[in-house]
Amino acid sequence: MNKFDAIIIGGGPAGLAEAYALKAAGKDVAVVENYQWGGTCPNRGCDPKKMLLSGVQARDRVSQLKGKGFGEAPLVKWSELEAFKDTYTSKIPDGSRNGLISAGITAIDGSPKFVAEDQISVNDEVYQADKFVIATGQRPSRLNIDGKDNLFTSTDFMNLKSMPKKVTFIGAGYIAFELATIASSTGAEVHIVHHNDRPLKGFDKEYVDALVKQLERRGIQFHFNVDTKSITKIGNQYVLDAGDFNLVSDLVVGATGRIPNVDNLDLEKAGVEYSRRGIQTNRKLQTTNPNIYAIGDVVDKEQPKLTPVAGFDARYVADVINGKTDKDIEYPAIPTLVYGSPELAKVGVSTMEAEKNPDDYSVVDQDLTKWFTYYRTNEPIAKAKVVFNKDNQIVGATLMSNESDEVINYLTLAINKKLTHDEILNTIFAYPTPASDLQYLI
Ligand SMILES: Cc1cc2nc3c(=O)[nH]c(=O)nc-3n(C[C@H](O)[C@H](O)[C@H](O)COP(=O)(O)OP(=O)(O)OC[C@H]3O[C@@H](n4cnc5c(N)ncnc54)[C@H](O)[C@@H]3O)c2cc1C
Ligand SMILES: NC(=O)c1ccc[n+]([C@@H]2O[C@H](COP(=O)([O-])OP(=O)(O)OC[C@H]3O[C@@H](n4cnc5c(N)ncnc54)[C@H](O)[C@@H]3O)[C@@H](O)[C@H]2O)c1
Repeated sequence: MNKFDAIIIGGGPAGLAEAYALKAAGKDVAVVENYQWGGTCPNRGCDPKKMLLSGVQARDRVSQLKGKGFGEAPLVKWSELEAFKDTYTSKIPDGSRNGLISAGITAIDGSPKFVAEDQISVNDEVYQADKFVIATGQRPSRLNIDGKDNLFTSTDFMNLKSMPKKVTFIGAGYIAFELATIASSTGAEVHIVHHNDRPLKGFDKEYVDALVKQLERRGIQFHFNVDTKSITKIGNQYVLDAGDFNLVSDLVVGATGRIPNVDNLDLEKAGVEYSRRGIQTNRKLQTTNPNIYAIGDVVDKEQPKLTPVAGFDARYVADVINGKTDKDIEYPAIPTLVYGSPELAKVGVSTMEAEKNPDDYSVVDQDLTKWFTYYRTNEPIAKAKVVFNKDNQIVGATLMSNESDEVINYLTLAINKKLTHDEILNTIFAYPTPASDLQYLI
C-alpha cells in the first residue's frame, strides 16, 4: 500500500497551497486531482475572467476620453481576446502538476473514493495517510428547470470561439455582472434575467442600483422578477420562458450560484458529514473525522468563497497539522469585488449593518468623480462609502469606480492593521495615485 503523511484531495488554489505548506514542513505529501490541475481560479475562474476584462478596461479608457484625444472606441474582437486568454490558461494544468513534482510532492490523476477512515482508492490503487485534506471546491449549479441541459456555464462562456449576437445570463450575482460586461464590450446584445429585484444581494443597494443604471447605459438589459421556467432550443436559438415573459437569444448562461463537490468521494465511509452547502467543519477546519480537514470553497462556511480565502485556510490547516497552532481559525476582514467597469467592492462592516446600528457606526458617503484620480480619466462613476466606529476608526467600506480593486486593498490593510487617520497622513505616498487619496477617505 502507498503511504503518506498527508493526502490532499483537489489540486486547486486551496489544495496546492496546502501541499506546498506541508511539504515545506518536511511531510510526505500526495495530491489527487480528477480534472484540471490548478483548479477553478486559474483555469476557468478569476484569471481567465480578468484577462477577458482587460479588453473591457482598455476599451473603456479610450471611450471615456472620446472627444478628449480619441474618437469612437473600437469594439473588443472577441476571438482574438479569447485566444490571448488561452495562451495563459492552456499552460496552467501541466505547469501546476509539474510544480508539485519538482517540489517532491506526489501528483495522482484520478477520482478518489474513501474505502476506510484513513484510506482512499484511486484507479484501483489504495493510498493510506495519517491526515487527509479535502479541497475539492465547487462547480456551477444548474437550475432544475425544463431544458436545463441547454444552459451554458461560465466555463463554456469563457471558452466560446465566437461571441453570439445575443446573450442572456440567468442570475444577477458576481458571474452574471462580470461576464455580461465582457460580452457587452464585444457589441453583443446582452440580457440579465433575475428572479427577484435585488441583484448582487450583500452589496449596498444604492450602489448596486447605480451600477445597474451604468450597465444599462452600456446597453445591458435587466429583467427583474422573472422566474425562468424553461429553456427550449429552436433551431440555433434558445427560448427562455417564464410564463408571462419570454426571451429568444443565441446563448443562455446559467449563473445562479455554485455547489460544493462533495459527491462521489464516499465521504460516509470516512465519517465526514456534509450538506448541500458543503463539508461541515469545526473552527479548526476539522471535519467530523478529526484526521480529515476541509479547506477552500468546499467548506460550509459564512466567509466568501474566494481564492485568497482558500489560501488562508490552507496555511492555517498546515499550521494545525504541523503543531504550530491550536487556536481556532480567525479570518481578517475579507474584501470582495465585482469586477467590470466600474468595479464594485466592499470590505468589513457593511453599510447595511452600519445604517442599522447608528449608535455604533457612522457612514461617510462621497462622490469621487471630481477627484483628480477619476477626473483625469473622465470616469463616469466613482463613489465611496466608508464606515467608521465610535473611535473614528475605519471598519468598513464600499467603493465603486475603475480603481476599486486597488483602493479596497489599501482600505483592507487599514482596517486589519487599525491604521488611524494620522498614520495615513504621516505616510508619504507617491502622488497623484489612488493611494495618495487615502488621506481624504480615512
Ligand atoms: C467564473 C469565476 C470567477 C471567479 N473570480 C474570482 C475572483 O475574481 N477572485 C476570487 O478570489 N475568486 C474568484 N472565483 C472563485 C475562485 O475560483 C475559488 O474561490 C477558488 O478557485 C477556490 O479554490 P479551491 O481550491 O477551494 O477550489 P477549486 O479551485 O474549485 O479547486 C478544486 C479542485 O478539486 C478538483 N476536484 C473536484 N472534485 C474532485 C474529486 N472528487 N477528486 C479529485 N479532485 C477533485 C477540481 O477539479 C479542482 O481542480 C471565481 C470563480 C468563478 C467560477
Ligand atoms: N469577483 C469575484 O470574486 C467572483 C467572481 C465570480 C465568482 N465568484 C465566486 O463564485 C461564486 C458563484 O458566483 P455566481 O455569480 O454564480 O453566484 P452568486 O451567488 O454570486 O449569484 C447567484 C445569483 O443567482 C440568483 N439566482 C438564484 N436562483 C435563481 C433563479 N432561479 N433565477 C434567477 N436568478 C437566480 C441569486 O439570487 C444570485 O443573485 C460567488 O459567490 C463567488 O464565491 C467570485
